[in-house]
Amino acid sequence: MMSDRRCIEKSAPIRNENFSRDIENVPETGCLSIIVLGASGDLAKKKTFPALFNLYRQGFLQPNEVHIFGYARTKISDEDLRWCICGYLAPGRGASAEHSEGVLEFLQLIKYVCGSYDTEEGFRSLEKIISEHEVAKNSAEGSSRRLFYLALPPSVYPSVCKMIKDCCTNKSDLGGWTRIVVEKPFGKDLASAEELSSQIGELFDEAQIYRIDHYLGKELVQNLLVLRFANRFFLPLWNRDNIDNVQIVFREDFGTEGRGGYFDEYGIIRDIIQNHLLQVLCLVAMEKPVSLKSEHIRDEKVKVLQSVVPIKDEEVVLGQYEGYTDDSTVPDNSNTPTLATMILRIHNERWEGVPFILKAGKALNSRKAEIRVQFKDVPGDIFRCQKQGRNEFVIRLQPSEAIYMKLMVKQPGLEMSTVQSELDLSYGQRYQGVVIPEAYERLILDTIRGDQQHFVRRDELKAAWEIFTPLLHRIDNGEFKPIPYKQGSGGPVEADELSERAGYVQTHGYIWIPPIL
Ligand SMILES: NC(=O)C1=CN([C@@H]2O[C@H](COP(=O)(O)OP(=O)(O)OC[C@H]3O[C@@H](n4cnc5c(N)ncnc54)[C@H](OP(=O)(O)O)[C@@H]3O)[C@@H](O)[C@H]2O)C=CC1
Ligand SMILES: O=C1O[C@H](COP(=O)(O)O)[C@@H](O)[C@H](O)[C@H]1O
Repeated sequence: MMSDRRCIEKSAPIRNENFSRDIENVPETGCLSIIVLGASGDLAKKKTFPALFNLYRQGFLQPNEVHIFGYARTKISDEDLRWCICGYLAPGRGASAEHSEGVLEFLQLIKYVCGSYDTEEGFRSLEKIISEHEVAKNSAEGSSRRLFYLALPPSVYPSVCKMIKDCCTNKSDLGGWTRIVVEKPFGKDLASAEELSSQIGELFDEAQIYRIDHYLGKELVQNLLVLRFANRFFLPLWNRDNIDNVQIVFREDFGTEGRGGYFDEYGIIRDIIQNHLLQVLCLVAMEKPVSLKSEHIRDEKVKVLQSVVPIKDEEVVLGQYEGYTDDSTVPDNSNTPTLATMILRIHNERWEGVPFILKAGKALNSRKAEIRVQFKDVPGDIFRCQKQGRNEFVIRLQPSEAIYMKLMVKQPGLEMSTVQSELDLSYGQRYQGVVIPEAYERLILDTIRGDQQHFVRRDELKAAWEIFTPLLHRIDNGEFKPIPYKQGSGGPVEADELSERAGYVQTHGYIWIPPIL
């Protein structure tokens, strides 16, 4: 009988050096300052600081190298900030007896600087305190690393970047660097995104700018290239000859919850589809890159985006959940969609005629994000089993990460009848005890390592906005009205009808239930 030890050795992952990064001469050690701008805000406390804590806990941030600075206008002390963050430092994730000790040590690494986003005074104070930290760590001038994380509304990016450039940029001649992480939404349409890109581009090189899209840090999104290009059996099937349609779905079972003011300015297309779902689409549809170098991957993503044809009005359904405008920060007559289903079509040799159905909605009856690749019917079906459902390859991004394949099998027993079943790779079952890192954790580590593979390049962003801008302008001008739907429902039936018109065939009488341990 095979021992457990042998099983583990047999399935030990093979690390491909090329896979992890393609940067040269970047020091992995040395003084590191991480500056979270907008430290008083929602994202900073819920995502950025917890991700930093998890990196610290796992040894990716060394206490003898790193210092963390919070910066914002709110007048609070170091202790206030630490107190505010403390409750979000996830005790559940692989926590141990040392957890609370680790929390205290981590919090001691954080200092707060109060200042505005458009005057030099605050940034000069920030520079002073960062330099003091670097001197205390005996960091040679030109070798220190400074990471500025802009957890701020995009409206202040240009002034903040200017202040960083003028007051806080370090010398980099001994391998040091200054990097800027910017959050979405990066612009509101093509023109505003390009303006923002130009403003920041005048101050920093593209290699210093990390446009974060946290979906690119999700485990199963990162798995897409491996699945597609490291498995022989997908290679010949992944095209218009075999695939009927692809759905990329985001559903949330809660509404805008305290973020109504922000959301109403953007809507579901700018909040979810233009970035998260489109990035996923790129990874599903792109050609094999020359190598795993960031630029090679991003070159292929840009090609897909540039091959998307203009979206047709009749291939879009918008919805707004009832009660959305009850939020005092949302205007009563808001036209902002909280749900959208639309068909994207890619005009190239691989995908001509295959609809990519993008669906995103808030306040629905479930929370999930998944990619559903539906195959065409088997030609000359001798079992007459077509109506039981088509082959589908499903990648569930969340919750309960899983990859499963819906396929026909013989119903066990004496009769020769068919039934739909699945090949199921549920992560909770297959990788028991493995903690899947949070997307932000992984992406922040990439920024420290200088790996831009999972960040959005400027031309990629431009191509993404080119796809949606005409539609967004029509919605903004009130030319497109969202259909009301009930909170907790499946969304407007018109959205399902659109998917069906596009060719999606719903499987009846079968539902995949994630296995429980
Ligand atoms: N929250 C989330 O879950 C997510 C957020 N994002 C993006 O991350 C960024 C930050 O988000 P979030 O933390 O929610 O935003 P907040 O609204 O919480 O803003 C962050 C901080 O920025 C400062 N601020 C807020 N509004 C303004 C303004 N008009 N002018 C200048 N400063 C302002 C405030 O700090 P102070 O007043 O103390 O200076 C605030 O604490 C945004 O770009 C957002 O779109 C992306 C994905 C998810
Ligand atoms: O960027 C955003 O993402 C969240 C959903 O993120 P997830 O990782 O929980 O799927 C969404 O709620 C928010 O509106 C949006 O800004």
